[in-house]
Formats: sequence, C-alpha cells, structure tokens
Amino acid sequence: MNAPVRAPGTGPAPVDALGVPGLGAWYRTRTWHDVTWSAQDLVRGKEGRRVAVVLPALDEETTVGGVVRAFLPLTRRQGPGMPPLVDEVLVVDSGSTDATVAVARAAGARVVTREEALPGVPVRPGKGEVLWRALAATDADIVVYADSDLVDVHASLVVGLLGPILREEGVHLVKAFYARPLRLETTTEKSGGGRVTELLARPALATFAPQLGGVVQPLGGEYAGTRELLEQVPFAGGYGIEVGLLLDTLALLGLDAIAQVDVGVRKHRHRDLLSLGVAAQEIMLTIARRTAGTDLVRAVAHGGPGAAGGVDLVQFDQAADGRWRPGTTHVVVHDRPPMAEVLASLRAAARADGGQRRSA
Ligand SMILES: O=c1ccn([C@@H]2O[C@H](COP(=O)(O)OP(=O)(O)O[C@H]3O[C@H](CO)[C@@H](O)[C@H](O)[C@H]3O)[C@@H](O)[C@H]2O)c(=O)[nH]1
Ligand SMILES: O=C(O)[C@H](O)COP(=O)(O)O
Repeated sequence: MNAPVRAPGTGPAPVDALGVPGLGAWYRTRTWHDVTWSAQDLVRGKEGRRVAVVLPALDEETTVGGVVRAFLPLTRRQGPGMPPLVDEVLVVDSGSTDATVAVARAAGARVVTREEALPGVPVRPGKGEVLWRALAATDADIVVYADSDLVDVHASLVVGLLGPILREEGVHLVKAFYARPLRLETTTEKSGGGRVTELLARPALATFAPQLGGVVQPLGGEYAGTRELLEQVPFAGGYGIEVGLLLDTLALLGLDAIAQVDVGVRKHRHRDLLSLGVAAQEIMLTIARRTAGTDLVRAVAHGGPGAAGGVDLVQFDQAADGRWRPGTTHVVVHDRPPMAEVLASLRAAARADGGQRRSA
C-alpha cells in the first residue's frame, strides 16, 4: 500500500502539496469554500446576460417536481425594479416513459423532449445528448445544468454556481462540490457516495490529466457554463459528458477558465453497481479518446510519469470545520519481471559459480 504524503482531512490545507505545478495556485484562486454573494448581488452584475437552468430527466417523476419548485423562485424579480436571476427553468426529457413530462410541467418548468429540442437531428440515447440538445432549445448566455434526481435541493445551489461566472473575469465553467452521503435517509452521514468518482474518475484523471486533480467533484452533474464555451466543445453523449467538458475546457481555455464552489450537501437517487459499471466505461472511453496519444499517456506506458514513475493521487476529505482539504498520495507501481527469467538467471549464475569452483 502506498502511504499518503498527508492523510486527507488532517492539518492545514496543504495546497502546495498538490503535485502538479500550478495546481496549488489554481486551487487557491478558483475554489470558493463559501457562497458570500446573494441572488440580488448577482442580478446587479448580470448585465443583460440570460441564464437558463437546464434539468435533464429520464424517468424522474418522483423527484423532478421538487427540483423545479426549488429553482423556480429565482425566475421571479429579485427586488423592486430588478430582473430575475434566472430567465427560465427548462426540463429536457430524455425519453421518459413515466409521468416526468407532466410532473415537470405541472411544477412550472418549460419542458421539451429531446426531439423537440433539436428537430431534424436523429436522437441518440444518453445524458450528454440531452445536455447538448438543450443548447439549441434555449438562447441563454449562461446555462446551469443540474440533475433532476436531486432531493432536499435548494435555490442556493444555482446562486452558488453563478457567482464565479458572473463576478470573475475569464471563468467559463463552474463545478459544484459537496458532501455526498450514500443513503438518502441519513442526516449525519457525510460521505460514501460518489463511488465512480473515487474509484475511477479521480485515479484516471490523476494519471491522464493531472492538471484536473484539484477538481473536487469532477463527475458532479451540477455546473454552470457560458454559451461561449459550451458551443465550442464536443459533448460526449452519455455519462462521459462531465469529464469530457473538463478535459475540453482545459484544452481550449486553460485551467483558469474552470472554478468550483462548495454548495453544501448533495443527495440523489443512487443507481446499482452494474449500472455504475456501464457509466464508468463511458467515462473511461471519454477520457481515453481525449488523452490517447499524448506524451503523458506514452510516458505512463513506459513506467512514468512523475518522480520514480509514480502518480500523485489527490483526494479530498472534509475536516471538522467543514472545509474540504486535498491530500496527496504518491502512488508507485513497480513491475517485477516474469519469475522464469529470474530463476533462469539465478540458475545460470549458480552454474557459472559451480564451474569456477571446479576449475579452481
Ligand atoms: O440517458 C439519460 C440518463 C440520465 N439522465 C438524467 O441525468 C441525470 C443524472 O443521471 P443519473 O443516472 O442519476 O447519474 P448518476 O449515477 O448520479 O451519475 C453522476 O455521474 C455522472 C457521470 O459523470 C453524471 O453525468 C451525473 O450527473 C452524476 O449525478 C438525472 O437527472 C437523469 O434523469 C438523462 O437525462 N438521460
Ligand atoms: O458520481 C459518482 O461517482 C456516481 O454518480 C455514483 O454516485 P453514488 O456512489 O453517490 O451513487
């Protein structure tokens, strides 16, 4: 087992221990641990830009209504003479066979099917597909995506995500991060969720795109993006959409175009392990497609990269004060040669040794 350089969750945030050059600086300047702005503050800086909240939905009749109702107050004027912060809440239905469409409409959302979102372009299955088609169904300058299986969700999620994009120069993609309990009913459990994130996405990104190691929730479905960015990048059709967006934003605009905000706790409907395996495969394919052939991947194949051929795995844990702290483990794997080669060379050495003793 490789020993952590520092156990997650202990001591002061060692941002400089984030292995990749520049990552500590990015984490310091592009991570918001508190939402210190209000919807009214953001409306003042909105400067005519239109904002849409887009909810992809596949058979989410039990939760979509609650998510729509949580965000809808943001579509009202935020004070006398002030415009709303959010111009529309749009549900893009992904082929539901339950009452998702009716429930979302009754809750007050505009609802379009994936066919209606982009008529004339044959539909493919998957989550990324509906996020992509949503760009044709709204003219918003800023899109906030959120999953429609969230529970106990609040408008502050959207207010948090819009802060860096409306208040900072050069930010084009803002990811939410949060505590992720694995069970819905719990009020005290804070971790255990995000299984694909911890077991696949984080190690894969540490290996093939270490510049993204400071992103606390790379797979999270809650993020805000500018149309300027979203129209310029490809969208992976399925569950690869989030890692794809991160990798493509990094390639197109650089790390400083990405920011992240702590929005508290996220609870959602969990899927079973076999479904998560399929999602993990889509994520792996998306990463492979975007990183194959790079110098880094070639280096990994030959035992690199980094000191002694290892990888710095950055993980996050929440300290007693509620702050998320990165911890880095330098992970090294040494390959031993096939035992037949070792035994053959030991036998050859023994034979040579015996021959020398006989001739002495
Ligand atoms: O074909 C699909 C599949 C899902 N969804 C919707 O997408 C959201 C997230 O789907 P879900 O199956 O709950 O994803 P998770 O297992 O929770 O996956 C997590 O990790 C994924 C991979 O990064 C992200 O896409 C998700 O947003 C994130 O919640 C939900 O609103 C779904 O209704 C669709 O619209 N169409
Ligand atoms: O983001 C993830 O890793 C997957 O959505 C799985 O999340 P869960 O372990 O909380 O179900």
